[in-house]
Amino acid sequence: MPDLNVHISFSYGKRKILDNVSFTAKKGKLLAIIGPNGSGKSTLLKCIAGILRPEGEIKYGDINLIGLRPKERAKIVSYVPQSSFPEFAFTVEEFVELGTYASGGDVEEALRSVGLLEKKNELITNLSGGEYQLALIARALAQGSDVMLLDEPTSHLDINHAKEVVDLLLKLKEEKVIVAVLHDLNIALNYADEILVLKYGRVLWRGTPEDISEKVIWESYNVVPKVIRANGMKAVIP
Ligand SMILES: Nc1ncnc2c1ncn2[C@@H]1O[C@H](COP(=O)(O)OP(=O)(O)OP(=O)(O)O)[C@@H](O)[C@H]1O
Repeated sequence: MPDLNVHISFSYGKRKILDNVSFTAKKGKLLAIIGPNGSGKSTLLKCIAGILRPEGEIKYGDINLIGLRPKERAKIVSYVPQSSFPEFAFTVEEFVELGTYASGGDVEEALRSVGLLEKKNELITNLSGGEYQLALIARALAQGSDVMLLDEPTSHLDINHAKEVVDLLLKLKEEKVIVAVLHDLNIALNYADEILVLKYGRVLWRGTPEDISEKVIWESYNVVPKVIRANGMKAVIP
């Protein structure tokens, strides 16, 4: 499976939001994008997903995703947006089916992967915030794409469901290129293989969770965190 190579800049009007952001994401390595509010994380994912059109190149192997027709792009990239309240009263199954329009993926399998198969006939408007988050992930899975982008996939989930999503990402990274924006530093530092820190739309730092220092966290978030290490895990406490 090819790597995803991103080299882009993006402006809203005259305001530069992403400034020469470059990185490579690979199958087998869960890439977490972290950084303070407003640093450009969601904008970056939207550019890769094709919702926004950046300058530069987004290459999946030899294919430049910028300029690809939406349906062609959807065969390669799926996108789990930040969760908001659903606007239409689809059933869970109908909602996940929307993901199959480009490539006709497996809806049942997607529902099973996120533990929502038993709720397939419920209206998505009746799901809890966390269940809706899982339905968004299932919709992207049903797309059957090689690259999956997720914007804060654990933000509405309790610790049990967050762990399920993390386990799912760890499984999926073996068969897809996974890029996830994560607000939860504890999840990023303990489960990601690679970290990209954004600040003011630039890459402040990139490397492995083992190599990230308190200084980088301070430079990024302007806070001196307490970092506890125990049982091979790290906890970042504000
Ligand atoms: N539609 C828009 N028009 C103009 N500016 C925008 C628009 N959407 C986002 N921005 C600006 O772009 C910047 C980056 O926003 P973005 O949502 O990418 O940040 P983020 O790192 O994902 O933030 P958060 O962690 O709060 O979700 C912010 O300053 C934001 O105000």
